[in-house]
Amino acid sequence: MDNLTLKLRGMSCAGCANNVEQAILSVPGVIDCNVNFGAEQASINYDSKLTNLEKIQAAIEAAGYSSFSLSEAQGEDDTETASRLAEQQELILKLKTGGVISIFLFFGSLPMMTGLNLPFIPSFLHHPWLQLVLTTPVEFWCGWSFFRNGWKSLKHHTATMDTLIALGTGTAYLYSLVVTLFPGLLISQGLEPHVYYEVAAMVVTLILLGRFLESRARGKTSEAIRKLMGLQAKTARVIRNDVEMDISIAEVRINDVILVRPGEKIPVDGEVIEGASTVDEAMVTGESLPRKKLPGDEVIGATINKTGSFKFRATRVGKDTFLAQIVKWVQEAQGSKAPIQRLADQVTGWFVPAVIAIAITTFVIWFNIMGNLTLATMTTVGVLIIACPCALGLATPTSVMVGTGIGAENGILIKGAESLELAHKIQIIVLDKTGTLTQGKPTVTDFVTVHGTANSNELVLLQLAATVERNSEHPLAEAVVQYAKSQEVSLATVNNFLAIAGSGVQGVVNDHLVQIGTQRWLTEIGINPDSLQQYQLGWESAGKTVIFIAVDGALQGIMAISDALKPSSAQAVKALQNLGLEVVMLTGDNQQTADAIALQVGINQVFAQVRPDQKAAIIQSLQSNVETLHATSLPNNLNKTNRKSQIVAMVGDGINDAPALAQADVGIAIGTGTDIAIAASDITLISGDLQGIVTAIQLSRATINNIQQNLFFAFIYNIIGIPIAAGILYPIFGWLLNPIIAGAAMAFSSVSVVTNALRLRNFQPGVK
Ligand SMILES: Nc1ncnc2c1ncn2[C@@H]1O[C@H](COP(=O)(O)OP(=O)(O)OP(=O)(O)O)[C@@H](O)[C@H]1O
Ligand SMILES: [Cu+]
Ligand SMILES: [Mg+2]
Repeated sequence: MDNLTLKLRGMSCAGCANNVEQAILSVPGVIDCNVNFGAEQASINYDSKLTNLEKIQAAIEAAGYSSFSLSEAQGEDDTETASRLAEQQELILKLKTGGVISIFLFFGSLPMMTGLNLPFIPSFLHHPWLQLVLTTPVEFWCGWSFFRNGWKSLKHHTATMDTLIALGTGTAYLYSLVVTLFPGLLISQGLEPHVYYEVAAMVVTLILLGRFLESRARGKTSEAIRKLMGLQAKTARVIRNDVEMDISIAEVRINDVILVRPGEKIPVDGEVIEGASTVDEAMVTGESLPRKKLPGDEVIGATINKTGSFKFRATRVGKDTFLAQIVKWVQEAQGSKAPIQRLADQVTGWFVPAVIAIAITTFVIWFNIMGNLTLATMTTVGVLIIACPCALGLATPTSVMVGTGIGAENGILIKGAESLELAHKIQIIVLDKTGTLTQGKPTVTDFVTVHGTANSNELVLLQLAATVERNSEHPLAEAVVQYAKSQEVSLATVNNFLAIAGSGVQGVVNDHLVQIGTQRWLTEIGINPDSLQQYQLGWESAGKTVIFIAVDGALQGIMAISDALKPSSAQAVKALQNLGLEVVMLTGDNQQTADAIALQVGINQVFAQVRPDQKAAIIQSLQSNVETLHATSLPNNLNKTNRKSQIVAMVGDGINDAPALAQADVGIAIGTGTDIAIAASDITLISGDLQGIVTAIQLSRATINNIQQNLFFAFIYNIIGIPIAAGILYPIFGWLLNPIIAGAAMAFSSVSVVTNALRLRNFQPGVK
């Protein structure tokens, strides 16, 4: 199955989005598709054996819309903005024309509308033939897109809001035309031959105005992407065949050698090969202190080189760079559909046909009861126009776009609207210890052997241990290797290396079998680990991880490794608890060590000695709240009874956390952790600062609030407007909704929704 994201053009409302979705789904081989009106994007799952990009694009084209692939859209950013600008320019011209003409028509019809005698208005202005001449260009030039799109969807047996506007204004125009040509028809019925050209012209103009304001405001919702892309360097100085040249970064190839001078932005991702410098990586790590870079170190595109100059070899370019990846994620997230939107989608699906039905009923009732063709026509036009569901289609996607964008600006990558929506419902948050609560840069603090300390035995054992650990990617292994280096111990070679996840590692060095790992594991394989207990217990209660080293089946030494807490951990745990969440720690480490760390950060529910394959199971049991399988924790651990399914978030960084991240309702990965954890997660905290979780939850709350306000704004216009337009108040108060007011309400409902969504940009992390 392949996945594809397309940018779309030509949609004017959520009804169009439905049409595009249907068109794509009708292509054989398309498995699943999701069209987002707010982001103007379609994400498609398809079987590449049965179909391809061209076929899908052709189907979209046939439905009357255009599309291009996302990478193309990114590359051709300039031409895209140019075409958008031209579109806007045309809209402005139409708006001005419609506006000026509408003013004349408005004054012309004022005496009739108000029933007053207004002598300052020249009488020729309400001459029907002049009004006809003025209205025709507005209706058919300014409003052409409504007819064109309405017709297109009619051909596909669907209806969109363009259909409603075309029908509404078309009816007003046609009615007036008939009256102009054959006034006798009405007079013979005892009715006055009034024309309603101003309704047609003003509604078209108002809706164009609404669209213009809406598109301008919508441009601001994707500001985050533009900011991110703006971080990128424009050019790179590459050295090809000993010649230095400045080229655009789009032309940089993998393995190009690139020179970076002090103060410059690093253009792409790569590895330093010559020179030394410090680099400000705040964008990636959130750490404001510049990092030292030496040959062999990795550098990341868009970070800023500070002091020295260096050469590096490009390893990732174009759409593979770290920054491009982030941009892609944010774009995809902005285009994804929040579950709350399904409601709006379902409503819009049957809305337009329902409105047409209501309009027809209105006409029939008025015509039959009152026998008044004029009244019947104008109420029908009012219903058609007020009922446009366009604001409904904008309510969710605009907030989601702003929300995910704000997240990205704060170093929180939210991969989909669904996680953004779920985050505010989190009840239990599970934190991994190593690398999540702690910095994940452990160091060896103590080391004893069964022969005591400070003797040659110690260095021999250290050599054996470090030799084995060099083959492990575990952070603890790294600590052992570093310690050996600091003691100037040289490493030997290892055979039959084996890592047992969650337990330890083993290998053969100089014909000795070396096994390093947890106390439990050594016990399991028949080695007594207890001879150094007097050291072990003290270290563990200080929160240090103790690892056991056995050679040829007998314990030879133990080592204490300490991993400092992140400075923000305790504060973040407290903030999460203040938000009403249950905070739980989950670790593969020993119980005593885990308890000591938990105490330091203020967590009182701990699952320790959890093997990697059990982490997901624990998340699952927390979700369904079955009494937890492993009673390895403190007394008050999760024994509240009768809790229903809980929304559980998991925060982790390691490969061993990936299944748990995937199992959790919301998986949150630490950006400085492993790629596998990031891939398995729904939210990534780029800098690894746990305060980001608090921000993410607050952002989720703010976004959901905003969406609810939007849905209210969108619904209220339609719910109140339709019955009034249908004339429900006429028998009581004599009130009718003038179709022009309906047009204005319609236009401003979308504007108010988008404006409200933009208010989210004022979101401040940490402020409740
Ligand atoms: N390469 C290794 N060298 C020594 N001990 C190891 C190694 N790998 C795992 N262990 C032992 O197994 C234990 C569990 O490891 P695991 O990777 O599951 O969790 P962790 O990294 O300690 O903690 P967390 O689950 O919080 O990330 C470690 O605490 C350590 O004692
Ligand atoms: Cu509309
Ligand atoms: Mg870990």
